[in-house]
Amino acid sequence: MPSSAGPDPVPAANLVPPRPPDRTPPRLIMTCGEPAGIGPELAPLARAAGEDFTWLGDPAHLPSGTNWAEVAAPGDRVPPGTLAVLRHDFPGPALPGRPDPANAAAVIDVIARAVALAQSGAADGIVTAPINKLALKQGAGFAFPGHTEYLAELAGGVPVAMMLASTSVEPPLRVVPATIHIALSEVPAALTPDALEAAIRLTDAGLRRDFALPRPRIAVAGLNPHAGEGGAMGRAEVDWMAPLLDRLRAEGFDLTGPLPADTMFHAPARARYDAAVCAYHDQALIPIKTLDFAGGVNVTLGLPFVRTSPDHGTAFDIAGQGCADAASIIAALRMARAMVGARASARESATT
Ligand SMILES: NC(=O)C1=CN([C@@H]2O[C@H](COP(=O)(O)OP(=O)(O)OC[C@H]3O[C@@H](n4cnc5c(N)ncnc54)[C@H](O)[C@@H]3O)[C@@H](O)[C@H]2O)C=CC1
Ligand SMILES: NCC(=O)COP(=O)(O)O
Repeated sequence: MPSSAGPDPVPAANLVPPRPPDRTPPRLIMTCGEPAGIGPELAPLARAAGEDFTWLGDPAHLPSGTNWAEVAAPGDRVPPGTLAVLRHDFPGPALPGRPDPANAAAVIDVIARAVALAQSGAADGIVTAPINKLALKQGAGFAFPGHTEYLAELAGGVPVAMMLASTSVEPPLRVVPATIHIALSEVPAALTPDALEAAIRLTDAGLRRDFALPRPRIAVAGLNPHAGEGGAMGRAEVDWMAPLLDRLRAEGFDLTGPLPADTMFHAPARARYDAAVCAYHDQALIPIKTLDFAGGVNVTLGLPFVRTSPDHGTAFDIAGQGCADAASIIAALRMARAMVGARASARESATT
């Protein structure tokens, strides 16, 4: 339940949640993602930058010259500068930019294996490298539009939301699309009061649990231009969005909106909220990828385990060329580590 209303504290440094300094390092798994994309080359780059994680994939897909060592379990130690690899053999090689349908099932298996390790307690969180949804659908009949929905299924059908969070702009931006991977023409029907309410509740709970924000301020975007202009440009805002937000405010949620989406992402506007719940994918993702493509992190809210991911995709156009930027996956590792710390702190507080 949200806390009662009161003066809005503006969190000083809320880019990532705080992590107590004296813990055992969280055991993070990085899944290989689509081997024909940039995933396999990001892992050694992140390791060279000092990140501590276990890579789950086929070592034959790593760039030649990668210094790696096989481990038996997530978190097993390896020498400094060495990539810890939990081996998962694939049937085929990685051909940059050309996904092999024969590898599709193994890409999916790697995600499921990482989740099983997290759910068994053998790992503290997972960081997923990008997948190509079409390649998985064509190669293995993957029935999910992305990790988000697949992870929710693996976790037992829990309700989830996709958040993208900046790490290198101030004020920060966190966005949650209330509808995700569907055609734009399907959005007005899919954006129901129940869907928007679920996204708001998951966002509020996620900011508390994973970002250690005790009284989250959430801005809600309208669906239509100018948030409907009082009904002149669409009626969703007046007919049901505003009444829904009023009802949730009465429960204690700190909400603003429905707001015109075109004017809610500039810096002074961002300073007024901790996360923006948006009507559809591009309304949410265009601002964050424009403001912080290098530092953006994709977080799945609502899962029983921590999952983050870079904000970018498989980047087939540059795969294998040695020019991929690892900043976003490094930010994803750091955010996952901080989220593990935030959850551990909350558990400790609850038991003391
Ligand atoms: N979490 C995931 O698994 C995600 C998967 N995807 C998938 O990725 C595939 C490709 O999607 P696109 O829309 O083309 O987006 P993309 O992010 O793969 O590429 C967009 C542009 O950004 C560049 N780029 C991306 N990441 C980069 C990096 N780390 N360093 C340097 N340049 C980088 C690419 O070269 C390309 O020019 C699609 O199949 C999509 O579904 C997209 C986003 C997330
Ligand atoms: N556009 C964001 C995206 O595709 C990420 O999807 P997911 O694989 O994390 O569900």
